[in-house]
Amino acid sequence: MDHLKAVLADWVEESKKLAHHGQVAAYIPELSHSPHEALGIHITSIEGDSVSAGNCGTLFTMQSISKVFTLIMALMDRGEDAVFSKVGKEPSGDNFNSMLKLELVEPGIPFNPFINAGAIVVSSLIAGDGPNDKKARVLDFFRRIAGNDSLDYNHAVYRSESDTGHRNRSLAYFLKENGVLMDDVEDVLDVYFHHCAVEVTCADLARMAVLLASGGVDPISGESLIPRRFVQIAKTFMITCGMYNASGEFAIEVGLPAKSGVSGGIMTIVPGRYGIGVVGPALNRKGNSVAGVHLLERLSSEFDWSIF
Ligand SMILES: NC(=O)CC[C@H](N)C(=O)O
Repeated sequence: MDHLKAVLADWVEESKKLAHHGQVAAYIPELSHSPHEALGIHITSIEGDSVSAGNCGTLFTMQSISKVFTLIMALMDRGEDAVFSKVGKEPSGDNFNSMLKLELVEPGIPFNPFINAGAIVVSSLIAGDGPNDKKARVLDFFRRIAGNDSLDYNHAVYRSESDTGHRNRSLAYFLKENGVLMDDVEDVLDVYFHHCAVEVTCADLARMAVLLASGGVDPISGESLIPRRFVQIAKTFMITCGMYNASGEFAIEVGLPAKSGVSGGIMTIVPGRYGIGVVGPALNRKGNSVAGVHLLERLSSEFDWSIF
């Protein structure tokens, strides 16, 4: 990783300058306190080496990045047929919180598991005896794949989103009305808002990502934590829908499976080589970290990481 160590700190400083072009998400009030100028990155190789630079100690909530792993949990709990009878496999081309196509396009199931409507349905498919059991299972799974027993929910961010998440609430009621969501709406949202509020550092994201880069086998313990097929499904959605409706552009400019979140996190992988966690809370208009995307574009083009 010496080639990365040689440049990473300088490149982070250069990309950081772009943060002022973006804005921190404020629709979840608690996120508006995020450090606007911060940019951090942590890269973990499949051999277990690490390099990091910038504000990599910044704590942030996973937000939409968590949707990768709740999808994997639902697939492991229920199987492919059950999951994909309730959520589609196609990019929507709309904003992550859009409800437009739920009514416009038959059969009224969300286009994919990464837009909010799809992720809310996925939350309802996680096995468990009520929301408390499901939340405990989510935390347990996330701790296992991050190799970090102290991962936890950020209760202030959870509460802030739960108090103000009227749009997600309306999406959920719409899905209930359509017969896509069977459980109690508030119970499902309790699980959804909580998994969005799991707090991590870039190092945690990189560790979770390296598991995907290695096809589901923990490269450190050698233990298979996720079936290869489900890793393949998750990576495919990361390419087609992971950066919201900027996924096509990201695929051209960076060419790696990735998932972003409104807290400014990006989790990406170089298949078979690296897991990468980035945080840069200032977002562009499509909801992705301005400085983070810039840094990944540079890394990918300089080191020829694109899978295409
Ligand atoms: N894009 C995101 O990260 C969205 C997740 C956020 N919790 C929401 O539902 O709005």
